[in-house]
Amino acid sequence: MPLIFYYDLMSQPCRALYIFLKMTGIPFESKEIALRKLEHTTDEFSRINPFKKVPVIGDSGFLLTESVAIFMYLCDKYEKFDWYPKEVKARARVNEYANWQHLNLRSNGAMYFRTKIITPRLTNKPINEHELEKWQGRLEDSLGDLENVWLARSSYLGGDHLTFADLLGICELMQPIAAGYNFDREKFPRVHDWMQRVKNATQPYFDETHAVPMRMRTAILKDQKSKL
Ligand SMILES: N[C@@H](CCC(=O)N[C@@H](CS)C(=O)NCC(=O)O)C(=O)O
Repeated sequence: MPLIFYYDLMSQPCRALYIFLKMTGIPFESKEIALRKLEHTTDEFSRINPFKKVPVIGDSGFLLTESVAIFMYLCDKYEKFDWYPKEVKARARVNEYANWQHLNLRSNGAMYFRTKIITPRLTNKPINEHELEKWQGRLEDSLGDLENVWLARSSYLGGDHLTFADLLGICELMQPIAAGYNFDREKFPRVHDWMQRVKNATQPYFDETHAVPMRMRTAILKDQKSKL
């Protein structure tokens, strides 16, 4: 029975897992759960994830939520130790980044996206520019940490080679970029170079996975230009 993967490609951790599944060739059955259509709020999906969130995997009836736990499970089960090293200290570096990012790059990038895209649509009110500025500042604090801590220490987020920490990181960073955030390569040169390395190493899946978010970015930038 193939692995079942419940996802929406507008979700950052879902994109990270999707790229990983494609890169590793682990066979899976796709179950798209459209967040915009509130498919995650149905009774049927609540039985799959009581928290009503994606991603989720189902492995012969074993349901697992939480992207980091899913990565760990799949890497162990399918012995993908290049993505999640077996050696304890190397593994601890990947765990360290995965734990750090929730309340830093993820929450700040996601709040930038929410303030700019989701809240105005839900409330039919204009973007709260003061809030947006606040989340942009916090996002840039997290980018500063990537630049001056994580990527100053090693060339990838979880060590000296690509691991699932990099997939989590780059997919989170693409969320504010999808919302029109202009990443400044002069200010964050290590982050820029790391992004290029991760993108190049994960093609064609990186671009395939980010097609919808990048179309969103193009539409937002066009709209911003027309209002100038
Ligand atoms: N900590 C969870 C977060 C999952 C999560 O927040 N998923 C979002 C999409 S990125 C979701 O399903 N949101 C729907 C909702 O909260 O209504 C993980 O890493 O898997």
